Parts: sequence; C-alpha cells; structure tokens
Amino acid sequence: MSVQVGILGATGAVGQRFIQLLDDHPTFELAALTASDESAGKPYREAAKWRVDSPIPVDVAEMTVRRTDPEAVPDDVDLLFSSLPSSVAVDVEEDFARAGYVISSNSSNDRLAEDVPLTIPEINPEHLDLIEVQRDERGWDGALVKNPNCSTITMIPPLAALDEFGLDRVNVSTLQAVSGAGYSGVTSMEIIDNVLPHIGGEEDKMETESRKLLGEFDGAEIAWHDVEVAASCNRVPTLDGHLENAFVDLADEPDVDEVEEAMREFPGVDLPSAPNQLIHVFDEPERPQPRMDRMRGQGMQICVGGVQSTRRGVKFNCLAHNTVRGAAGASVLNGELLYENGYL
Ligand SMILES: NC(=O)C1=CN([C@@H]2O[C@H](COP(=O)(O)OP(=O)(O)OC[C@H]3O[C@@H](n4cnc5c(N)ncnc54)[C@H](OP(=O)(O)O)[C@@H]3O)[C@@H](O)[C@H]2O)C=CC1
Ligand SMILES: N[C@@H](CC(=O)OP(=O)(O)O)C(=O)O
Repeated sequence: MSVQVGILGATGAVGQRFIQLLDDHPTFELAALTASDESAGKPYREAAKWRVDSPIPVDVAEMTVRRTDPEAVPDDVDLLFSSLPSSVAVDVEEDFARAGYVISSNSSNDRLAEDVPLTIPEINPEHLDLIEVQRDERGWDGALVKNPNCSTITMIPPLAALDEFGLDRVNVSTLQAVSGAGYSGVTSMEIIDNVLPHIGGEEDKMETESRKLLGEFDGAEIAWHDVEVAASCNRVPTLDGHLENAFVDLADEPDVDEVEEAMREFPGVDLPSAPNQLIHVFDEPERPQPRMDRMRGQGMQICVGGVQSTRRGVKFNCLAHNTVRGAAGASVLNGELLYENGYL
C-alpha cells in the first residue's frame, strides 16, 4: 500500500534532500510540493534552484508548486514533511495539523513543546505516543512530530549507548559543515581559511533537546534526563557532515572494550530508511572523517571513533551527515515510524 505524501518548503536545500530521499521510496508517494507565494504556480524545475548531487526526478520536475496553505494541498495526502524556515513553520504547521494533516517536521520550532514528540526511531520511539496527549489537548485530527537539530542527533546514539553506565555530564565541541547554514548561510569570504566559533542558538539546542530525547515517557508526559550537557559549536569549511568531540562523565567505570561493544550493539530499527547497524565504531584513531564517512548507511549511520578512557569516563569523536541523518533523512525515518505505528 502506498501513502501519499507532500513536502512543505520543497524548493529549499532540505526540501531538495527530501525529494532525493523519497524517490523510489517503498511506501511514500510524492503527491504535493509547496513553497512561498513567489514559487506557487510554477513547475518545480523552474521554482527550485536544484543543487542536490543527483538529477531532479523527471516526474517531480514537472509538478506544479502549491501555496503553503491547507486549502492548497489535496485531502488524500496523509503525511507532510516540513522544511520551512522555523519563523514560518511555527504558525503554518499548526494550521495543517488542525486541518487534519500529520506533519513530520525538521524545523526547530516546537521541538521542546511538552506535547510535541521529538523522536529518533532508534532512541525513543515510545515518545511518539505523545501524539495522543497532543490530540486531546489541542483537539487536532492531525499531529505534529519533530526530529532534533543536526548536531544533537549526531551525538545522541552514542550517548544513549552509554546510558547503561550512568550518564552524568557531557562536554561536546562541534565542527559543523557549511550546508547546515543553508546555501547562502555563510559566504566563501567568511569560511575559507577560517573557523567561525559561534552558531546562533545551536549550543542551547544541543543542551536541551538531548535531555528531552533521552527522557522517559510515562504515557502522559516526558521526564527529561538529568544529564548535564555543555556544548561549544564551530562552523568549519567542510560541505556536509558534522564532526563532534565528546567528553562524557559516567557514574561507572567501563573499559574501552565495554564502551565500544555497547555502541556497536546498540539496536537499530527495521524501517526502510534505517541503517542496518545504527553506530559504526572505527578502530582506526584517525576516523571518522566527514569526506570519507558521511555517506555510510546512505547517510543514515552514526560513526564513532577515538574512544578512550578519561579520569571521569570516556571521550570519543562522532560524525553524521547533517542534511541526511541530521535533517531530511531524520524526518523521513520519523514518517516511517508514524506509518508503522498506525498514525497514518
Ligand atoms: N536539522 C538540520 O540540520 C537542518 C535543518 N534545517 C532547517 O530546515 C528548514 C529549511 O532550511 P533550508 O532548506 O536550508 O531553507 P531554504 O531557505 O533553502 O528553504 C526554505 C523553504 O521554505 C519556503 N518558504 C520560505 N518562506 C516561506 C513562506 N513565507 N511561506 C511558505 N514557504 C516559504 C521556501 O520557498 P521559496 O523557494 O519559494 O522561497 C523554501 O522552499 C529551516 O527551518 C532550517 O533551520 C536546515 C538545514 C539543516
Ligand atoms: N543550525 C544547524 C542547522 C539547522 O538549521 O539546525 P535546526 O534544525 O536546529 O534549525 C547548523 O548550522 O548546522
């Protein structure tokens, strides 16, 4: 059975990744594309400046872009992926949910709202049932589900694997690719031969979203994990792939072999876009590297390397593809979880 899906903000950088990932999807069939009023009414190939590293699917190129308005999207679309600017999404996503659409959104608004599931299918799939609370409270037939920020999602799987050793405190420093800022986000004059040691709002997102993701859902609300997270975020001149250096204090004292085993054996999920193994742990100390490792598992695997003991726990490096696992791929995986759990 196929499910009709749409993309809100389909002409943008993340919207284009959605189109790439949905091409030939086993369950989802792309039926609607929306963008701003300037793009509405145009064929997609004209409205979008295509910048993804594979050609625009032929049928998508000829689709007419619609207004981003529930009235403009056909009723038989069951699921909408959202990659709107968060300033736009904050109102528009609610309009769509009120009109009965289920939305799997990558935009940062509402990620911390008490009745909005912030999910990674391999980590906290049970949080999805917060939809019941959301529907009761808001009177919606639709639903709004979020995936986390790209830097957060990169470190959460290894942290979840370490939780069995008593996760106490995390210090993390990021080396984030330029694609995270969007096509026009940083100019070449700013970033070539340079590193920008500040990314607005990013540190706060890593510090808060992590605690919600690792929290416990009791059927009514989420009790955030009490781990303390301190982040320092840097933009570096790589194209795709966020690399992070994490220093984790643990209550127990596992050795490196136990830590690596917990990461390697951390369970995945059986969903079409999920990698066979969630976390790949490198033995080579110089890996993972963005250019060599970001496309592992079709861009959906989390890579870890350089695991070493410290006086208070462990340190390691981790890497994920920021616009695949960290953005469009994360929303598609949440869409697959919604389907699997009967929410579509
Ligand atoms: N988790 C992550 O790693 C990442 C998340 N993001 C997030 O994803 C979202 C999209 O980012 P990105 O793709 O880079 O952004 P872009 O600017 O490339 O695309 C924005 C999209 O939204 C549409 N849009 C803009 N304004 C309006 C409006 N008023 N009404 C309807 N549609 C509108 C644009 O249409 P048009 O072409 O017609 O202007 C376009 O389709 C952002 O919230 C961003 O923060 C982005 C990158 C990575
Ligand atoms: N801030 C991220 C990308 C992003 O847009 O994140 P968010 O989904 O939290 O808005 C980066 O710069 O790499």
